[in-house]
Amino acid sequence: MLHIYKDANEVSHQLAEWITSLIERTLQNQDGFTWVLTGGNSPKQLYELLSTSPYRERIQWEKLHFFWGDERAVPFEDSRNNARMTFEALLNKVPVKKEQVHIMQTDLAADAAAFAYEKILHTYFPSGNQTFDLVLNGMGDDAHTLSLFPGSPAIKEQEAWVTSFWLEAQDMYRITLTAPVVNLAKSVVFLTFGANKANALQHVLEGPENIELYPSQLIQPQSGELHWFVDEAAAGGLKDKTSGNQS
Ligand SMILES: O=C1O[C@H](COP(=O)(O)O)[C@@H](O)[C@H](O)[C@H]1O
Repeated sequence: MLHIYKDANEVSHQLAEWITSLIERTLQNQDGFTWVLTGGNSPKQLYELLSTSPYRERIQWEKLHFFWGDERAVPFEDSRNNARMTFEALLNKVPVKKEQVHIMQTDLAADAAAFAYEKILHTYFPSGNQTFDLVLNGMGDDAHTLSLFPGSPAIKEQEAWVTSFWLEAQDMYRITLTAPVVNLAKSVVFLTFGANKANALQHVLEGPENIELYPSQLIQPQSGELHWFVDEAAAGGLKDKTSGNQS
C-alpha cells in the first residue's frame, strides 16, 4: 500500500504513528515484537520522534527486539555505522536492555559477522516460515534497499538470510539481510522521500521487473503486508498517485 504525504516531515510523523499503532496492536496478541531497523539518513527524524512523547510513552520498549537490515562493515564508532546512528537517534534515549538489541558485529570479518547474525535470526525464527513483525527499509536513489545494491551478488541470494560482499563503489564490505528473510516478515514498510528518489521509485513500483537494476523490487512479502511511506517529491514520477494498493 502506498501512503503519500506532503513532505519528509509529514512522512516521518505519519510513520511514527503507524509504527506505534502496529506495535500496540501486535502486543495485544503476543508478548514480543521483532523489528528490523534501517540505516542511512532517511529514518533519523522518525527515530528521534519515537524517542519523544507521545510515542515514547505508548511503546512498550521492554517487549521489543531490535535488529538491523544491513550494516556497513566499519567499526561501531565510525560515523558511517548504521547501528551507531540508530543508538544516537533512538536507542540511547529509550528504556531497552542490551539483550534486546542485536547489532551486526562489525568487529568480526564481514563473512563471519553475517554467519553469526544468521545464527541469531534462526534462534528467533526456528520454524523458518515467518520472521519479523516489522522490517523498516529505506531506498537509495539507485533503488537499492538494505545493502542489496544494483549488480551486487547479494541480490541473487535465495537461501541464506544474511550475506556479505565487497562494495567496490564505497570501498567497504557490506553485511545485509537478504530478500528471502525479509519476504517472510509480517509487515515491511519503506520510508522514502525526496525528489532524488522519484526516478527509482517510479521504476520500482511501476516499471517492468528488473531486479539487477532496481533491487527494491525484490521485496515482495510472501504473506505479509508491504507499505510505502513517501512524500510528494519522491512520488512525482508515479503515474498512479492514489494512495492504496500498489503491485
Ligand atoms: O547505505 C544505505 O542506504 C539505504 C538508504 O539510505 P537513505 O539515507 O537514502 O534512506 C539505507 O536504507 C541502508 O540502511 C544504508 O546502509
